[in-house]
Amino acid sequence: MNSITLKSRAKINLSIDVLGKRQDGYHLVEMIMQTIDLYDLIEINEKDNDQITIKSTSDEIPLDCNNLVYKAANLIKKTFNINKGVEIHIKKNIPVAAGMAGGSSNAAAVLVGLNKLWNLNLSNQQLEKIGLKLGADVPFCINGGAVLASGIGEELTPIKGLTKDVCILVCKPDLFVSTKEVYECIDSKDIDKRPNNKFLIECLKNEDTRQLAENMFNVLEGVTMDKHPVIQQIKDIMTNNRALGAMMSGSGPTVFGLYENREDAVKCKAILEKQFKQTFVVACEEKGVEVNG
Ligand SMILES: C[C@](O)(CO)[C@H](O)COP(=O)(O)OP(=O)(O)OC[C@H]1O[C@@H](n2ccc(N)nc2=O)[C@H](O)[C@@H]1O
Ligand SMILES: Nc1ncnc2c1ncn2[C@@H]1O[C@H](COP(=O)(O)OP(=O)(O)OP(=O)(O)O)[C@@H](O)[C@H]1O
Repeated sequence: MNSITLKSRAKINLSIDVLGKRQDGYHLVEMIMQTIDLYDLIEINEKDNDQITIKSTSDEIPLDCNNLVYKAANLIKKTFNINKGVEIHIKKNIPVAAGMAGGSSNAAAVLVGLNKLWNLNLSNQQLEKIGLKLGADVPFCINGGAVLASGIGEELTPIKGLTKDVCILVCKPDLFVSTKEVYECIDSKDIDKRPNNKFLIECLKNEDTRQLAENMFNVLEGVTMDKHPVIQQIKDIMTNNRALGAMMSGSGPTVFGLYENREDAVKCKAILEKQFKQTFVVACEEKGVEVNG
């Protein structure tokens, strides 16, 4: 039987700016995204019937047609008239509803996986176009790496990312945040501070992690933090424990800190872990989705 296993990697946002709103409610953004080495494993097994079925190690995600991997497989089947079925197994490591594009990267992995499994010969550009129908973060997740994303997140310009030696401490508090609600709230908020993406891209180019960390900014952070002060507490713990800077990723609630020194990151992880189970020390990565093995 035909099968394929892929790594489906998470992302962090090193900046998010919101510039406007489209008629359909989606917001125009300008943000720096970076793939990190925290991944789910997506195993796709072809079946002899026409069904899509999902299994997962996580009890936090739907296993029916609401799962983004179901939507991704169904979209490929419908678009290319394929009468085959698949069973998809999701080994979850990425915190769910975290602001780290866990679901989006799983969907991206299914698009890449089925493209190979069913010999569709679609280019990455074609996969990104299909991916956009599933969510704004999906096109980025296909290639990953480091990009400046504009439009609603689908216009991707590759940039130099973080260096491999930067340690990224990721901490997800145990609370639920709705991306839709966060974007809705930003409409009624005066944005009085914005990231300087040009400057941040220069910092990345010059490998000046200190300047980058001190100038990272996410306009969505204030919205989520107003409702969940624990985000500020985690940021404080990181910066009081030698992080060069700390910020919320995406619409939250995950907070990450950048460290020059791995020992410092590991020490801070030990402090945070007492309160927040989902805490990881990771590095950046160049590939979003990758065939495993
Ligand atoms: C916050 C980020 O994670 C930053 O990378 C993304 O912008 C969110 O991307 P995503 O979760 O893939 O977003 P989608 O699943 O497409 O949309 C979820 C909801 O977020 C809102 N949304 C999302 C992206 C965007 N540019 N503007 C929006 O207003 C929409 O109301 C939408 O109903
Ligand atoms: N394969 C999947 N993995 C994770 N969540 C999924 C998946 N399919 C559907 N979902 C649902 O999508 C919602 C958002 O989860 P996800 O982990 O993608 O959020 P996120 O990290 O905030 O994404 P983003 O950063 O793109 O906004 C959850 O409520 C979850 O139940």
